[in-house]
Amino acid sequence: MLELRQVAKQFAAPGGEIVRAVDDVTVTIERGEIVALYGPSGSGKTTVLKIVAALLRPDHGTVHVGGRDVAELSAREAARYRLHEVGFIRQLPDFVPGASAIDNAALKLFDDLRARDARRRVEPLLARLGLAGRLRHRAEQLSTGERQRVLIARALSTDPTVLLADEPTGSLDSRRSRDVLDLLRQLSHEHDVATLLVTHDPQAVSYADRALELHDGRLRSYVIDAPDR
Ligand SMILES: Nc1ncnc2c1ncn2[C@@H]1O[C@H](COP(=O)(O)OP(=O)(O)OP(=O)(O)O)[C@@H](O)[C@H]1O
Repeated sequence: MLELRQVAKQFAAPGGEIVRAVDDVTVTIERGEIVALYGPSGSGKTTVLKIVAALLRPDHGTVHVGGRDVAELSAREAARYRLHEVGFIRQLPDFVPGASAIDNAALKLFDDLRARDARRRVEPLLARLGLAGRLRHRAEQLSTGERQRVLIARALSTDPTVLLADEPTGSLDSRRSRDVLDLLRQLSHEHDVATLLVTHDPQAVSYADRALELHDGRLRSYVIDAPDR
């Protein structure tokens, strides 16, 4: 379970002005649940993800994952937490160029497992994502949608508690977006992971169990019934 309580983060803008990027955000996401976080550019969505990933420390509030407050972790503990308990699907530059699809998917496992075992672990996930025939392909030999699916496999490879997805369909056309969102939804439920899906895209919102709208760092509304896909 992921629980944010009264989380706040502000930044000093270059002109000296204070930006309240995240302001008093409280939300609970159960395991197996997908929550979409949507809102205009600059509303604080990415800042929330970075706080959950312990890449940023909030100025105020708590972020409980599996019973401990990740806002209190040391830098070393935060790195372990990100490796083992967080799956973070970011934009496509996260792909290691020149490395195969299977090695890109297994990247987080190479620290703890032998390469062969790491690859064996992610192979079924890649197959589940429709990539069984693409394991040895390098980035430049894969389509954009295929690369995005490899990043989903990497994010789930450690069986994380929390899955964070930052605009996972940002560079895909609408048919490929639907394919990726469908798989993300199925796998989030199968892996029993608490998923936070950040998006501008109304189609992506419709794949969530619940949607939250962020405006100027504040949660504005809860949309309980996501619109039809
Ligand atoms: N390191 C920083 N220093 C100063 N201001 C920042 C910093 N990071 C974010 N901000 C500001 O905080 C606000 C929220 O930024 P954030 O990236 O969380 O928005 P977002 O909703 O993810 O936007 P987008 O949809 O465009 O990615 C913005 O006004 C941004 O300019």
